[in-house]
Amino acid sequence: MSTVLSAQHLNKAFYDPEKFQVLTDVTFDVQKGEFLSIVGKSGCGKSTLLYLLSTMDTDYEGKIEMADTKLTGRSQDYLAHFRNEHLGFVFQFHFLLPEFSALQNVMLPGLKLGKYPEKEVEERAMEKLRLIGMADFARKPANKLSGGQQQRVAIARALINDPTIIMGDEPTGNLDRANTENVFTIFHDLASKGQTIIAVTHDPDFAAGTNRTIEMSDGMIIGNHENKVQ
Ligand SMILES: Nc1ncnc2c1ncn2[C@@H]1O[C@H](COP(=O)(O)OP(=O)(O)OP(=O)(O)O)[C@@H](O)[C@H]1O
Repeated sequence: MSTVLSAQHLNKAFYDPEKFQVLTDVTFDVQKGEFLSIVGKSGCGKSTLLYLLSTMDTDYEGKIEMADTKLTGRSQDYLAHFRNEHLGFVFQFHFLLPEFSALQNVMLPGLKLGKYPEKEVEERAMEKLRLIGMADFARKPANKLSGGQQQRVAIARALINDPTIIMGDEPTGNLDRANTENVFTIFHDLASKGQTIIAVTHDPDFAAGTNRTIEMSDGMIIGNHENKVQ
């Protein structure tokens, strides 16, 4: 096993205007190929933590390392490039460009990274759509797809640059049970092939199916346990 993410003593406060401590001494590692869930009551700091790990918020104390790279204290340009290369995001709402086809949406972060020529990005995008069972819908505009199909396209988009880690904030929060199970199965299969996934979720069934669950309360980790049933 190799560690792909290390969060060390993360502390984060908001000033609103009084100081409000939202994360306190959060420390944990994530191994390659782990499917990790983060759970806890509303307002306990899950999204704030994920936002720090996503490198979008640099205003915190502590240290974050991912993919053998120290990320704390880096410039915004450095972090933007790191995100494109190493991280894929799946949110509760998919944020696809509605008029663009599924294929075009999946291609966008690949074109932005600029590592491969357009033709190759297209081939890679088709491969990702095939992987999540959406190849037949590649040419359809995103706004003509169902909610569940759109979320699968969002997962293919997150995969386009072969990210070190996929981060999901309530990735099934807007889906019915059948589509939730479908997205869960895609994540589970990806993790079994070595993809690392971190997902914040309110869904206890979803969390119970992941490899490991971190439980938070009042900005602190109060539980960190392996899940037996896979
Ligand atoms: N920009 C901000 N300014 C001030 N307080 C904030 C800000 N963002 C979040 N908070 C506060 O920080 C706390 C943690 O919020 P966060 O969104 O991380 O919780 P969460 O566990 O993800 O909640 P939920 O499950 O409802 O999404 C909350 O009390 C919230 O009100």
